[in-house]
Amino acid sequence: MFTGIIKELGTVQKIEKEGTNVHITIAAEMTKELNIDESVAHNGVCLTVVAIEGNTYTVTAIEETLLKTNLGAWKVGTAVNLERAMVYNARLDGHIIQGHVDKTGTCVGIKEVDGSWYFTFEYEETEEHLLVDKGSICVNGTSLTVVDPTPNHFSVAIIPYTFEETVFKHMKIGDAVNLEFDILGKYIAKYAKLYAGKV
Ligand SMILES: Cc1cc2nc3c(=O)[nH]c(=O)nc-3n(C[C@H](O)[C@H](O)[C@H](O)CO)c2cc1C
Ligand SMILES: Nc1c(NC[C@H](O)[C@H](O)[C@H](O)CO)[nH]c(=O)[nH]c1=O
Repeated sequence: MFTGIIKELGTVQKIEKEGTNVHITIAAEMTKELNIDESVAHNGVCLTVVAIEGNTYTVTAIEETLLKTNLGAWKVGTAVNLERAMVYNARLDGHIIQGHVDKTGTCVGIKEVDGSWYFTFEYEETEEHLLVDKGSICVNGTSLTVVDPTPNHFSVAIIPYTFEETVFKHMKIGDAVNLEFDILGKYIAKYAKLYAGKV
């Protein structure tokens, strides 16, 4: 479980293919606190730490993860949003995030307004019921507030702190982003589908 409050930007150091798996080595300050077996969200993708060496650690992505996320676009030098798993008695500054990315969206607009930024994303219309105005959305692992959702677009307002501390500062139009929709919305949607007209 995560909260979407990014603690550090890691840097991809090495990418090695082995069959359909990809081993990714990340350089990050937080390495010194990590343990093998720990879950770390990488742009919102939960991956298990399998090796640690100096200031780098390695994770392995399986095929399903590569197909559902933007990991396939990472190169040596790519910056990645990092968050360690949440501690249960800490403040929940963001929202509940599982680290299971639902699908990718595409950045289709970036607008600077009075020192903050509005980023607009295109996403699949089939997920429209999971986005509500002022609700929560996880974009590349970052907990954000939904602005102006339409059937296949939504925006987020990025304050200067979030811009500097996350991969939003590197984002370009056309980039794929990892989206995790709010788990609360998923349960309500399923309940509504199963019990519509029955209760
Ligand atoms: C606790 C946890 C650990 C995970 N570890 C891995 C992993 O080591 N490698 C992987 O490819 N996917 C892993 N996943 C699944 C991965 O996050 C998921 O495939 C993508 O987010 C796409 O939905 C993990 C998921 C969770 C919740
Ligand atoms: N909800 C919004 C935030 N939240 C804070 C960020 O998640 C946080 O700054 C980041 O994870 C780095 O630690 N920030 C925004 O700019 N806009 C939001 O709607």
